[in-house]
Amino acid sequence: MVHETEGPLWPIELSELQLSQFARYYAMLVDWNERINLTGIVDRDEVYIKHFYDSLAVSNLPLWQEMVRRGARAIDIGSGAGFPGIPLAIAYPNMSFVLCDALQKRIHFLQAVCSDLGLNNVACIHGRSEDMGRDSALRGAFDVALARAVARANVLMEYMAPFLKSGGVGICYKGPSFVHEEFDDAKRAAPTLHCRLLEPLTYELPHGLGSRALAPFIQMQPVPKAYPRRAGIPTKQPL
Ligand SMILES: C[S@@+](CC[C@H](N)C(=O)[O-])C[C@H]1O[C@@H](n2cnc3c(N)ncnc32)[C@H](O)[C@@H]1O
Repeated sequence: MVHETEGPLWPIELSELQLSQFARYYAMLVDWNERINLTGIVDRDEVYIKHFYDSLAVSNLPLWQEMVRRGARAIDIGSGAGFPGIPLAIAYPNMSFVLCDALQKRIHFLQAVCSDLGLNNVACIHGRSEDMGRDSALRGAFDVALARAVARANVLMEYMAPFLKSGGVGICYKGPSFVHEEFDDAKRAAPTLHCRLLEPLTYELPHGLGSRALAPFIQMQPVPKAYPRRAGIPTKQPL
């Protein structure tokens, strides 16, 4: 049976190969979820919309389309079960992705998914973003930094900004309360990290499954050496 979510609901056009990669990813997610905690959502249509569709929602941002044209290098911080990194790596095979997470078992899952789906444009790294953001091989090495459901925006920006090149783009995936509850905090953190916040984009998930927001920022120049602060400090003392 062809589910509606395989057809008209995708934010971008996908090939048969890409649709089969999403189907396999769903099967692995549900299977591994019985042994390790990956997601609270297992219903097929809900996973397709709340995880897959939502991960691909950046496709509507002109900034993202420019990154796709350039074959940009992206990092997904706190990727967990692979959102948004895996759906984007499936949809945009000309871009390359680093997925990072503080939990080793989630990195094992992500490596198994990449191997099974034949995603050779993805590397999965175990670690905390505050430590990785000080690694000279990763600092200032990315055109795009992404993060979904990891921390409040002012904390996230401290995680994300150190990975970006000057002119690079950070995109925080947020809930509908972002504009009222987090935007002012993000605005306060931005100058310290040399970021410029752009207008957030709010959007609706299909089938009335909720509203979401994307909060983009531009990295105007390299982040000062003092950031990111030691692991745990950004959450305890947010900028
Ligand atoms: C709520 S889950 C969200 C996962 C995924 N991004 C999503 O949208 O479903 C948050 C993930 O971020 C990871 N995480 C939290 N803080 C982190 C940090 N400082 N560095 C790396 N990973 C972190 C956690 O281990 C967890 O897997």
